Amino acid sequence: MVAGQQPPTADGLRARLTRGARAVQMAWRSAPSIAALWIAALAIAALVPVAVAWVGKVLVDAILARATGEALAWLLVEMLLVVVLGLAQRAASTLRGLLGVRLGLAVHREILQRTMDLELRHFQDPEFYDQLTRARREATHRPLAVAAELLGLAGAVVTLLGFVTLLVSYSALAVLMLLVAAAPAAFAELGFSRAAFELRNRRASDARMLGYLEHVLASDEHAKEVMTLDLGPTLLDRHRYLGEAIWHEERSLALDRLRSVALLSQLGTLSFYGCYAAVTIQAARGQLGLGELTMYAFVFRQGQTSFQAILMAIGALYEHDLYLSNLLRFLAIPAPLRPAMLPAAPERRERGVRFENVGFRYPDQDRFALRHIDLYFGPGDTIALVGPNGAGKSTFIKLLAGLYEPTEGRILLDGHDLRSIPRDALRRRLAVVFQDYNQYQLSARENVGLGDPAHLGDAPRITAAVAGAGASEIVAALPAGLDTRLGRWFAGGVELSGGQWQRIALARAFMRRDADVLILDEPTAALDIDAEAEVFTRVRELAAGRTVFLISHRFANVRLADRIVVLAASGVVEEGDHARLLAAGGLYSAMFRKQASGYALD
Ligand SMILES: Nc1ncnc2c1ncn2[C@@H]1O[C@H](COP(=O)(O)OP(=O)(O)OP(=O)(O)O)[C@@H](O)[C@H]1O
Repeated sequence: MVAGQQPPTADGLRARLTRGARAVQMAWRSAPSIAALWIAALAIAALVPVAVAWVGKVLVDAILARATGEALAWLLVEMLLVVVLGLAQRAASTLRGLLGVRLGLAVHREILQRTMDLELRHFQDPEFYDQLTRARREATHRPLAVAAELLGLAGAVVTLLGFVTLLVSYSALAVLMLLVAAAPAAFAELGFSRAAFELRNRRASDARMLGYLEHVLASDEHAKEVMTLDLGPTLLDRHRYLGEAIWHEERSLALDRLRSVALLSQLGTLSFYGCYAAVTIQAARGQLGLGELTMYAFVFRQGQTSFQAILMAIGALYEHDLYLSNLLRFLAIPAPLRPAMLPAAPERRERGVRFENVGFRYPDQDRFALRHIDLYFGPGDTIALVGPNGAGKSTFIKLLAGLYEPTEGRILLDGHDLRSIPRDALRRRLAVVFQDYNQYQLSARENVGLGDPAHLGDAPRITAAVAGAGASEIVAALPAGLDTRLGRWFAGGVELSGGQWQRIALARAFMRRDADVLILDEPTAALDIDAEAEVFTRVRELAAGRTVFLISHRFANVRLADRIVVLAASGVVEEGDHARLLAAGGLYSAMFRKQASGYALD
């Protein structure tokens, strides 16, 4: 489990208020002037109804005193108040919408910023991935919803307090009764909000599976296999089964909630109308003036509305707050501690790459994917890593690229522990093409230029990288050359073949001219034989003076390497150049001869 993750807990009121304050603060920071106007509009909308109630009373009093001019003046005041109320409510809703857009963008940026600090292992931890997905899904509306509900709640409480102040002069007992009658519905609302949150948390991985099934069924990357294997009905059945299970649970909770809260909130209504009845009786007996009766009648009716608003706001706030706690917990995951940030003294006076008794176990795995690796590679060496599937070749590359840290031992680059090299400095020294390289749905220029974002606008460098990877012809054939969008996700995009994409990925690696270590994980798997030979000649030219690590299952390439490291069962079983390994008659020679005889038979 990733540090900082805990299951949802029943937080105290204080923690909740702190989170509420954090949400308001986030909203404020994302757009201070909009937030200030919004709060002002909400305050006006909260106070005006109390003023209207009081104006209603003085208006009736003026009518009873037959003071026509005064009565009309109060009527005008009331009309103005109502106009102000309408404007304030409309402005609040518009401002809320605008603030939502700003806040959503700000929170997404914060999440993505946090994501950049994380390590590859975080993305391969299913719980973490769930949390990230949820945080992203909730970023747009939860903080705003919490801020809005909190301020809405504060507004409704202010209105209700205003009404209570007007009522207390009538009867403190009536006020107490009203509050007591409101309590059961409020507590029920809280309980159901929590149950709803727990249900969704419990169902989070089912919901993720639904999303995954939708992705498999409706994405271009899966379409071919889904069609040829006719997976549609099977996967759709699974989608239906999971969807129905979620629906049944959601529905029964919503119905329970409706039944209980709707019933209990009638207690509040009853008590309101009880008080209203008492006021009516007193007015009928002449113990209350008509002005007071008008005011109380208004207060009772409006008070009921405010009370319902508070009840709903409490429920909504509680629920939004629980989701917000997910988001804040994600944002609070501590950045991994790296010795890299510590000052690093040179540990060996040597150039090149050294593996010192390196062992690595993937998180939550018992088995070592690599162990007891002791190797030194000098600058300018071309090293081929070979071995059967699962031998640990890609793991070796991921460790070298600093994507994982060794569980045992250490890796040194020019005598410095990789962990002591700041990440950005390390990245600048490495150029990597992964087996599963990315195909960016962006222009060809960006697809190449992203290899070194600092030189994204450097046209000559991009053209040179394209030429270096032998991709000039591919680019020339595109309708708008380098400015053609690649991929089919967006209108006007041009799809490339696997081999063409691979050349673009290679060009991306060639953008890093300053990198002194070039890592190629099966870079030519999608290329035809001629193209592959050509790419290798280029790599050797371009790699002059750099250390090149190459993973390949094709021995025609492997044999050209200065050094060949044979991995099997998590360790190095042989190493040397082609001639030596062939003569040794071990695993390498067996693999080479098998492949060579395959070609011979052709
Ligand atoms: N993310 C991961 N989490 C857990 N185990 C992993 C992970 N990636 C790889 N492994 C395991 O580590 C071992 C080495 O895998 P690796 O991908 O390094 O092999 P490889 O030699 O590159 O294989 P191939 O030739 O098939 O690409 C395998 O047993 C694999 O199951």
